[in-house]
Amino acid sequence: MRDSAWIGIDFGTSGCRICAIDLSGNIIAQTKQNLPADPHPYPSPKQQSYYLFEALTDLVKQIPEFAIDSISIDATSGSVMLCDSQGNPLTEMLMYNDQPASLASEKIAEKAPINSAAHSPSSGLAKLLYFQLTLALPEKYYLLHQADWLAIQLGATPGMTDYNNALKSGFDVVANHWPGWLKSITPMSVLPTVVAPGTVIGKLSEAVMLELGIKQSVPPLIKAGTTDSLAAFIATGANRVGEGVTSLGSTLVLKLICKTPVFDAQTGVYSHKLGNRWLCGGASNTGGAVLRHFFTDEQLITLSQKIDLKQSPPVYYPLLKPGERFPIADPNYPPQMLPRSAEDHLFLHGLLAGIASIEKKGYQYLQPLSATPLTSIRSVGGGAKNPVWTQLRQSLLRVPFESVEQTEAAYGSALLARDGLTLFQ
Ligand SMILES: Nc1ncnc2c1ncn2[C@@H]1O[C@H](COP(=O)(O)OP(=O)(O)O)[C@@H](O)[C@H]1O
Ligand SMILES: O=C(CO)[C@H](O)[C@H](O)COP(=O)(O)O
Repeated sequence: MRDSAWIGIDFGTSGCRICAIDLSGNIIAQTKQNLPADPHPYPSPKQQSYYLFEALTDLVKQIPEFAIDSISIDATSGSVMLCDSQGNPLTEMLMYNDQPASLASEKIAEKAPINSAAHSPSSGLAKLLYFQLTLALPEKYYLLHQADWLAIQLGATPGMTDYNNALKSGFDVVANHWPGWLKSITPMSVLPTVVAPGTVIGKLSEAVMLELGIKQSVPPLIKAGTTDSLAAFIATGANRVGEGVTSLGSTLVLKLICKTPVFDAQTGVYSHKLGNRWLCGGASNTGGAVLRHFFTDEQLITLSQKIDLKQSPPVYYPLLKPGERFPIADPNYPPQMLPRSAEDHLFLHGLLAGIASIEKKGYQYLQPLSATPLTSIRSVGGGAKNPVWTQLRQSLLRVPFESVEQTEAAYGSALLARDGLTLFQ
């Protein structure tokens, strides 16, 4: 009999990464498909499906001696689209940092409880209302989060999502239902059924198995996934109240394990649930995407080495366009990256210090709000590999930094495929 493998798929801003693990949690295969870099538009739903299949086919080829037990997908949070009753796309995917329409946010402001995670003009709910306000839609249509769309491509039952992806679409994760106030702004029939991450939501279809070259009699199960930053959180192994995880991916995302959920629309703070743990946090629009706009990954390494941490860096608020979500929630918040230093490494120093200051401010807001002192930080995402930045952040944040063995969201999703939320019970 073949050994079992569990597959985690991370569909992020910059690429689709996949990893397969064995029963002991060892990585037995991994692959990556880069997405076209900014300023290209983010791939359409159909193109995303193409990249997913390319990467998955490559991964499957690497593990012919294993039987795939289950697959779980994480994707960017707050990125949504609509599909028809057959699962065909009716819209493009609006991404997490799109702020489509003030009219939609005004409707939410009128009806939603003051601290709902759906208040942001970039929330999934704001995008749903925007589609409804601007498009002629058929009688039956459905809201999909990015992870839902990708799971359906593999054979998952349409009309299901996980409670992490549902949060920014208005799902009440504390009461565990779609709240009644939503009825006054959207037909409830367009909203998916919500399950816990790790719940079985389907199995790979025969056609998909054929296309991917998977040869086994029992089809792999598809398990509900989560958001990209939560998958990275799961990968780190953080599990105790007070432990924080900073995601330095395309965006800066903070999570702090706390005792009770907190929501604060003013500062863009919301809480996710994982089993019986609560994680308060927020997602900024700053992050690695700003660095990548100015520098290649190779330049980031060489320029970082030239930074003198004893020097005072220029003071910046790095954003690619106006609009911030956390720790200031302001759709018009301006970027501040001027004057640009004459030398690139000085400019980079200012950008790295600017992002680190936003991280510091973020944790400063999260701790009193959740009544939880931050005891340690684990860092994940592309920026976590930069030792100069780590040193800069350590001297600013002044809490112990825990080293992390696994920093990839795809690994967290593979754990979700294997264990569900048992780690958090
Ligand atoms: N040496 C580095 N220093 C700082 N940031 C880096 C470095 N290398 C890559 N990055 C940043 O990491 C980001 C990609 O991280 P990743 O976790 O793959 O993002 P995502 O999952 O959001 O696509 C890029 O935006 C890039 O700017
Ligand atoms: O910037 C983002 C890219 O996906 C998301 O908003 C980020 O993942 C944070 O969202 P969540 O806390 O719901 O995971």
